[in-house]
Amino acid sequence: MQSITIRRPDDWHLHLRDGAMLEGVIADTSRTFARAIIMPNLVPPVVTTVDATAYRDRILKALPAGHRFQPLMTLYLTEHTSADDVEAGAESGLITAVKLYPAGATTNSHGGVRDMEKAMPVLERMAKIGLPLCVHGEVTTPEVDIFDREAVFIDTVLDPLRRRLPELKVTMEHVTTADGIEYIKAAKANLAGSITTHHLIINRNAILVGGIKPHYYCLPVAKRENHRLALRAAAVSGNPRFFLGTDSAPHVDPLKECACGCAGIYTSINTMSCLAHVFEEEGALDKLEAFASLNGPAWYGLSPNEERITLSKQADPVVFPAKIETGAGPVTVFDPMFRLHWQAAASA
Ligand SMILES: NC(=O)N[C@@H](CC(=O)O)C(=O)O
Ligand SMILES: [Zn+2]
Ligand SMILES: [Zn+2]
Repeated sequence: MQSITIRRPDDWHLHLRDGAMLEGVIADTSRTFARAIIMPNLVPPVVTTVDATAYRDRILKALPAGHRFQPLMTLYLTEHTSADDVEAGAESGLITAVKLYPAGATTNSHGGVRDMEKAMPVLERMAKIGLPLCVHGEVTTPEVDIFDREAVFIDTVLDPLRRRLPELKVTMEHVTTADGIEYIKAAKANLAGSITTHHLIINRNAILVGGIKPHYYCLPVAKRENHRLALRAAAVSGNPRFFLGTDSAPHVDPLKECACGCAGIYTSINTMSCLAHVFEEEGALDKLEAFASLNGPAWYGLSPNEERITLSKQADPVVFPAKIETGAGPVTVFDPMFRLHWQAAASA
């Protein structure tokens, strides 16, 4: 039987939500991952260090007995965020990053930033203290085609910001385009990118061919095949600037399967099986540890995990549930549309 052992992975972009949904999904992450950067787009969002402390406590309370998992908290950047509060959160070790959502770009982002000028004092402070900015990199200008929103964001928002504040450390999250990959590779310093599991597997056909498939709809929306191939090449390259951020984003099925369905794909439960499949397909199983367990901590200035997990290839398919049941309702699990044979387990 083929198997590989790697350091326990981390998830550098995760939505855990709150309440019954949090309770229903957290074990799917904490079973496998040691740490995750927790997205702050709750309703209302996690804006202050007081909010983040309370949210971290709720996450730790929801953790199943015996699971070891460290939530790495973020603050949701608004035009009214206090630089002093951000700095205090960073100093105390509570805050790992601040998250920029352009207003209206994605789920629960209406309180995000409209005018970057208003965010400059906080961004300047972050540059000074070395706190990373995590970015949902899409413009929201109605004239810009939804498939071009990431590329236009790079040219009109991200690049001007990085020229103005070259010391600011920026994580371009859930990169979905060849343009994003090239931009990250070309940067001299202070720029890295996370890549989701699903964007390595689906292109936009998954959403639109043969009927509309809401469970493949997420933001940034999956692009053409050439972009998926560019993401794959980056993920398996070993380049330390690219690492895993699943962007696992649970929504209950009724909110996905309706006339205006929510964006988000739930992959926490089968991510490592999917990734092992992808890396094997690319002949790059030896690069999986860099992508899932080494590059992320290095970027965020943390040590890699000491524990190990083993991924073993089973003769029979490894079956995941089509849906998980949570107290908030059922959540459909990402279907990669191929059989999975890799199983993840903690190493003795
Ligand atoms: N990725 C998504 O499609 N949805 C995320 C928000 C986000 O990460 O943009 C969510 O919170 O549901
Ligand atoms: Zn996002
Ligand atoms: Zn997300």
